[in-house]
Amino acid sequence: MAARRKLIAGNWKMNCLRAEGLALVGELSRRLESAKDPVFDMLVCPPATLVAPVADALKGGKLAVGGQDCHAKEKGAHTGDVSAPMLKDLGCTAVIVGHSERRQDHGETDAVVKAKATAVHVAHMTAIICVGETEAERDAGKAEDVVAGQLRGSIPQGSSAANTVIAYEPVWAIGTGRTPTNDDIAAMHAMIRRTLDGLVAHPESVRILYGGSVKPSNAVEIMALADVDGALVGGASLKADDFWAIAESCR
Ligand SMILES: O=C(CO)COP(=O)(O)O
Repeated sequence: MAARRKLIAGNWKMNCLRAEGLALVGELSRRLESAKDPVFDMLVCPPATLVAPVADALKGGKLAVGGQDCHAKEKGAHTGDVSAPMLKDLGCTAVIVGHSERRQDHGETDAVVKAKATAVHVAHMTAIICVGETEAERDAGKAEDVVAGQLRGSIPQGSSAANTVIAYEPVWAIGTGRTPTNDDIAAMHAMIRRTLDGLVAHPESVRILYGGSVKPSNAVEIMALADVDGALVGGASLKADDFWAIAESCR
């Protein structure tokens, strides 16, 4: 099996003013720079307002910066939106697309997510494409079908490990303190990898992250599961100690 380096990504969502965000990345980057041969890559995705100061503070270092969303178009009359080239211009190397909060709050369909992922690829960044079922869909036994459908609808042509990461985030596990069983996470990640066959080049080398209530107390067991190649962390990514502890759970 291809060796996949773990990725620990923090999605700050709509949190942090400048001082708080800069203090957080200052602490994380200090730890990352002094870590001896870390076995993980680390990425923070601040709100759009903080991408520039955070990217400036981290320039030339190991801690990477990403966006939480972008518009599918390169530029134009789209008040309030931010384009992929704009994020690239600030120093981003990745952009989260299709997060369930975007799908829910902004009605983003698979087609919209695919267009955004394409824009991220065109701007020479990595698209972190999010998928995940709702609680009702899981209860109805449709979780795998829903996620497979989202993958088929959201992954653009030309995707590979070089420009694409998949994040499996069950909607009902986000911010709730609840997580699927380890068996359920492993089964879903295996299904995702099978489904990637035909959608991406070399599916065995694409990283598949788990997201949804990842914390220091559950990270060791989740990160050890087959086909789990890292985490997309919300709440716990806002505390340097917790986010670092999650990263250190990678083996
Ligand atoms: O949505 C998430 C990351 O994108 C997960 O959020 P929590 O870690 O707060 O559950």
